[in-house]
Amino acid sequence: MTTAALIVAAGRGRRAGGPFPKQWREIAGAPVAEHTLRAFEEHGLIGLIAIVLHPDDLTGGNAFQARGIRVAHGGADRAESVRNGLAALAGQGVDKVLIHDVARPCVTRDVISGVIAALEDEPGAAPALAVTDALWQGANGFVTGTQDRAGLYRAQTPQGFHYDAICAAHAAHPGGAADDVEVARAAGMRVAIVPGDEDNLKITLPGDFDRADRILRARNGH
Ligand SMILES: Nc1ccn([C@@H]2O[C@H](COP(=O)(O)OP(=O)(O)OP(=O)(O)O)[C@@H](O)[C@H]2O)c(=O)n1
Ligand SMILES: C[C@](O)(CO)[C@H](O)COP(=O)(O)O
Repeated sequence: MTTAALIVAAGRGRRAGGPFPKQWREIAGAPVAEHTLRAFEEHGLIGLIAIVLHPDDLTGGNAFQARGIRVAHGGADRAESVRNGLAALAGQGVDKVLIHDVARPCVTRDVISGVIAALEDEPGAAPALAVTDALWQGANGFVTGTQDRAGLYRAQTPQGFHYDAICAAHAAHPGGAADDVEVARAAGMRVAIVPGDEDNLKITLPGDFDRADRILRARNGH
C-alpha cells in the first residue's frame, strides 16, 4: 500500500499580491511550488504525489507529469480542488494521503514523518502549534475583551488521513470547510494533533515571502 501526498496549488494567492500566483514566485533559488514538492519527493515514505493546478496553469503540468507527479484540475474552492486531487489518486493502491498547501514550502521532514507515524494508529492526523500568546478581542483599534487560549491550536498542513475515509468524508460534506480536518471531523473521524513547526508557515501576505526565503536559505546553508 502507498502513502501519497496531495499538493493543492490551484489558488490565486490574492492576499499575497504580485503579478502571478504566489506558488510560482521564486524564493531561495526556486519557485515556492518546487520547494514544496521537493519536501515530499525527498521523503522516503511518500510513494506517490499529485498536484492540483488552476486551469490557467495546466500547461505547466507536463513538466510535473514527466517526473511522475499526477496532475489534477483545480476547483472553485480549496475543497473542490482537494476532491479533484483525491480522485486523481484513485486506483493507485493509496491507503494514506497527506493533503498539503503548496503555499507551505518550508514544511519539515519531521512534520511529515509525524503525520505518517500517527496514521498507523489513527484515521486522521494533522500538525498544529498550541497558542501561547494571550488572545484579545478588538474593535476600532481598542481591546474589547480577552479570550481564553487554553486548548487552542494553530492548524497547519499536511493533514493526513486514511484515503478511503477522507474520500467518503469529502463526498458527504456540504461545503464551506476551512480545511480537511473540518471535513474529516464532520464525518465523525478522529484526528490526532501532532507537532507542527514554527517554520511551516503558509505564505499568505506579501511579507511572508521574505520569511520563507530566509528559512529555506538558512536550511540550505546559504
Ligand atoms: N480553489 C482553490 C483555492 C485554494 N487552493 C489551494 O489551497 C491552499 C490554501 O491556501 P491559501 O493561502 O488560501 O491560498 P490561495 O487561495 O491561493 O490564497 P488567497 O486566498 O489569498 O487567494 C493553497 O495551497 C491554494 O493553492 C486550491 O488548490 N484551490
Ligand atoms: C488549510 C489551512 O492551511 C490550515 O491552516 C488553511 O485553512 C488555509 O486557508 P486560509 O484561507 O488561509 O485559512
